Amino acid sequence: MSKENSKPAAAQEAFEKHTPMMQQYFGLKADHPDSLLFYRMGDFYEVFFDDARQANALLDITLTTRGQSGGQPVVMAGVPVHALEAYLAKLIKLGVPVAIAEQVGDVATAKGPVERKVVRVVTPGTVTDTELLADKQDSVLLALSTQGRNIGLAWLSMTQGQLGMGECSERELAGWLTRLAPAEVLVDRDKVPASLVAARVPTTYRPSWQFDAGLGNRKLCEQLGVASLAGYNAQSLTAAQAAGAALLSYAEHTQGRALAHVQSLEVQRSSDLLDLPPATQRNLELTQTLRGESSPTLLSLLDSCRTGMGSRTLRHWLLHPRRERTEALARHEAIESLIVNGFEPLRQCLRSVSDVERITARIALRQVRPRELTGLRATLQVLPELRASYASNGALLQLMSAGLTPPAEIEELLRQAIAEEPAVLLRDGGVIATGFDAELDELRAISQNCDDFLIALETRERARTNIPNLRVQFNRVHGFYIEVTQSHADKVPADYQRRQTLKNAERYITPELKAFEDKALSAQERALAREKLLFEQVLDALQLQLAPLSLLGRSLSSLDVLAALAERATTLQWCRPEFVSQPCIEMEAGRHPVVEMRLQETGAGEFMANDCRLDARTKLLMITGPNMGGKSTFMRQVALVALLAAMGSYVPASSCRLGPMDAIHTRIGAADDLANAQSTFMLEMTEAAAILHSATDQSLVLMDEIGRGTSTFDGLALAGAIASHLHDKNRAFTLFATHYFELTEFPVKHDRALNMHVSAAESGDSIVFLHEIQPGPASRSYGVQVARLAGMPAGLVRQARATLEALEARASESQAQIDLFAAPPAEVVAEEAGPSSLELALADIDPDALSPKEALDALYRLKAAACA
Ligand SMILES: Nc1ncnc2c1ncn2[C@@H]1O[C@H](COP(=O)(O)OP(=O)(O)OP(=O)(O)O)[C@@H](O)[C@H]1O
Repeated sequence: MSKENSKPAAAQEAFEKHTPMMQQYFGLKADHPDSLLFYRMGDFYEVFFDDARQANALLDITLTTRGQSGGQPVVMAGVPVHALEAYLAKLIKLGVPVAIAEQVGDVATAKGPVERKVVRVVTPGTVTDTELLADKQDSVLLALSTQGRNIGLAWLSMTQGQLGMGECSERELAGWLTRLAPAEVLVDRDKVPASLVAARVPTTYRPSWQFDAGLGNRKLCEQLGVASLAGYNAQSLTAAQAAGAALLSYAEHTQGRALAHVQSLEVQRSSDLLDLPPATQRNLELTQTLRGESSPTLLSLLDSCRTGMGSRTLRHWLLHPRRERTEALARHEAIESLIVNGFEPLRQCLRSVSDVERITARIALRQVRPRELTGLRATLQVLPELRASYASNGALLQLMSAGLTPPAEIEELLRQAIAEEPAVLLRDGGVIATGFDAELDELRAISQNCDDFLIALETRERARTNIPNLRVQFNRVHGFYIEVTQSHADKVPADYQRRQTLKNAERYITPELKAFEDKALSAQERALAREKLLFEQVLDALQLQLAPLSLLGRSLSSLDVLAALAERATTLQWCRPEFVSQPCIEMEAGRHPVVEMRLQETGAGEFMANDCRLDARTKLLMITGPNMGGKSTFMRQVALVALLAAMGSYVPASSCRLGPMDAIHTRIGAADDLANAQSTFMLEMTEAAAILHSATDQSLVLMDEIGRGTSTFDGLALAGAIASHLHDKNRAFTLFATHYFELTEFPVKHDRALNMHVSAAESGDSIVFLHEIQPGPASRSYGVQVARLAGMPAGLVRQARATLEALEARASESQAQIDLFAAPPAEVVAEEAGPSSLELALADIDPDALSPKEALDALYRLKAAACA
């Protein structure tokens, strides 16, 4: 049933009252109700009615009304075609999707409005235009499907042609959202997970029926060209398949075509990755500072990549480190051999490499621009030199060999077909190389010979008419003409026909010039049409090479990252970490790379390197010391070193040994999350609770000043209980920084805990921070001295010091002997009473030494003891 037929009669009648063009507009708009519809009219894209009002508000473009349609004035606004990209960029940033309707029919032959079609829909997650994409960041489209407690995820990086799938619980979703950082999320309006609302990502609602597992399975198999998803280990992920259905339908819908370049799928399981919850990513300032800036961060420090695709891959490696360490080990190996064999020639070659990943996607979507193809050609031409630059590097050769030798036909085709320096846009002509197509060359020769003909004609006519300043010229509106000034008007021959009168001159045409004009103009038009056709043929040929091109993009970006990491390791003097199987986090002379760099840049002094030694016998460091002493910096640097090693990089230390690790949890600082209506303390406790629920004996936990968001006693009591839980139950590797001196008693009762402190030296009334981590508890906290350093008024400092002394005196008088770390009373009683008779009897039994009869007797005895 057509759309018009499905309308109620009244609406149908109202519809028919519109002009034919408006009818066409409404037909297109009905298919894209949620997008701004840009409707092509000559040199403008026009938006109408409510879309126009919205565009007026968002883009600050002028509203006009023109004529009437359906009894209503037509409200409209327009943007010039050449400025489309700038407006799109603005709208995409605001999260507003745009449907672009082009004229696809022939203007000359159309009866009524020329046929128009929505050729693509540009949305934040599906944009592929190079100008609209951040160079160093992927634009990821994510679909979510909730099935019971399970959330299925399917995502697509349109420009990388890479599909991903995974499943998680509602609790884990926030972590996935931070890691994937989607530009747009598709979700069923009736099943919106709570953490999605909190994440505030542009969300697009899709109908429920699109989230269908069976449909998803079929579509995914079709897309990947396989009979089943078993090869990807994705056959049981039905929730993710349901998300996949919505994802692929939407992606195809926006591009207006199938996605030929999407040929690979990666299944991610939370359990495969080193868990980096959102708080960890934020607190460690991996890709954003706490203020939301992109520098200085760990990523900005690491990123010396030569290409945009290298930078994107680096970000991916940083945020997706694997627990299983084979891949990271291979990267360490490759970096080492790059350092030994030299990486500069390789990095030099990488300078001439274009964004092959994005160009490949744009070839597949047939949106590629001529100059992107010359970029690809230049890249292909530099490959032999690039391969030679690491020919002696065995480790790298093994890692890279296949991807960097794409079929020679691609380069050959681009060399033959595309001009040396083609025009920016195909419609301007001059894109196809001379010599590629005989017909095109002939058509071009006709229009290029124009100049000779015109000069000859001008000379001839001047001689014939005796008009010395007669000129033969061309303009777009009037075509070719002969211009004669008024002063010579009397000499104009009879065969000149007047074309146009100007103030001081007349313009004429002759039959000879008219015949030439027809030939030249039609040759130019035909040449342009021929170029378009040939360009399409080049694209057809390139469609067959999408797989090797994608592989080339991936290999080049990995190579770029490895070379960048080798450069960083050398420049910043990092070392290769060692992975071991026994539990430990050990580093000598570890540094916080970003703080170290800041100190260097500002000339604020040397960074003090510090060791860290955690193993099965020492799992918790209770770190005390003055404010500003360097506690947070130390804890963060341990986490950063562990993360860098896990992603495959060298690390800022002089040596480093790491056992297996499954997560890095952090509870650092506290910023009010007013937007989510959580107080500082509530947020602190929520984050701590999440850590206590999930940390294992292979996790690294950083706890910075937990408990400070509430009253001293509450805070101290909670901090003690949390430390005990981490030590006794989670048994996680824990760095616990605190200002509660009472907690320096903790190691006395906890055998896997040690006191450490950051050193400071007092000089008179002042304090000097040494930033050195030393064994043992701090002697005091120096809060008042730090306040003095911060420029507090002297009188205030004196008053605080006096109050402090009085408080300390009172505290030591009435020091109550409270055990901060005692287990809850019921257990205490049980523990104090010693083992029960039942436990003693059980302890006496050695099951391996008992006959079946003796075992039965023992069971009766135990039962009797239990009932006694
Ligand atoms: N190892 C170090 N070497 C040199 N400077 C350091 C070192 N560690 C920290 N600093 C400097 O000291 C500043 C404060 O460090 P940090 O925030 O780690 O202190 P803190 O002990 O956690 O303080 P607070 O208890 O107030 O949170 C850092 O910004 C840095 O400039």
